[in-house]
Amino acid sequence: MALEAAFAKMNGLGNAIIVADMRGRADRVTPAAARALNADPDTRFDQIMAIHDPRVAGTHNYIEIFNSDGSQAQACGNGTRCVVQALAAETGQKTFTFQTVAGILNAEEHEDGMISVDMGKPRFGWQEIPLAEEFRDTRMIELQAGPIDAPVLHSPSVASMGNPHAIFWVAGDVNDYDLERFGPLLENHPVFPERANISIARVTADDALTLRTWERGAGLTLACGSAACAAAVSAARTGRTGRHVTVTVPGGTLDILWRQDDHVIMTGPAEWEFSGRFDPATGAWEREAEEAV
Ligand SMILES: N[C@@H](CCC[C@H](N)C(=O)O)C(=O)O
Repeated sequence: MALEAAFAKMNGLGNAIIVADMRGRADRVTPAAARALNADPDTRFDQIMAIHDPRVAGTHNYIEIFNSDGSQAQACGNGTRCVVQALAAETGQKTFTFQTVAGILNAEEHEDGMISVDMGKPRFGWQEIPLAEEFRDTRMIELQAGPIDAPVLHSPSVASMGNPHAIFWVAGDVNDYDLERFGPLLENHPVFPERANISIARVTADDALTLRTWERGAGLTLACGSAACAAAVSAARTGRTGRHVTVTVPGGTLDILWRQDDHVIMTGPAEWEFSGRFDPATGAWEREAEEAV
């Protein structure tokens, strides 16, 4: 067993994250290793953030993101905050530039420990999300779940934050909806050729939303940072809120600002749980002995 790579089990508002240190290595975390780590209750996760050596000048690292089903994701807001906290603790550095498959991300750890990530610009074109067919107006598309004549969820806003999101607006409590039942059906709906993250959102004030998310490739989560960003820009775009909102998710709250230059800035916490070493090929792992204090 080659337990060569270090990892930290962390979370961002309860979104379970494994930060895997793949720096100085040519191999990658395999989908089989991701699924094996997720199958163990101690290392169960929503996303793995694999930190690699930089591939382009001007960036600190290349980050590869895996969902718990072994599939790859283009963006993960909560996971990016965890990466920042881990690297800031190691290096003392406060600002970072990362490359992901979705592009370049800038992030910063503040004095109070909160972390801001520039999640980039949202995309609203149907081919960019992507959708399987043309929808000229993605502020509200024709899609529903539940009985055909009395849909439970319908007419979502759709957006890409690098990854695909659908936001279903509801007037009542977001907890009253059976997201465990409707989430997988909508995630895999033919209108989403690359599947989608599915959220239920309620506007509670001009600057506040509550949100629950069924994540593509990971299922029900306590928090999804990119979904909070997608919901915030969709709320502003449809006139439901202003451009600066607090998004309350089951794990806590995120501050989301859609700046005038079109960039979306997400701010929130990250938390370390424990560290260990693992085999990126198989997912075999062991916990690192913690020093007595
Ligand atoms: N938890 C993440 C988003 C995870 C990615 C998603 N499941 C996908 O496949 O797009 C976040 O905090 O943004």
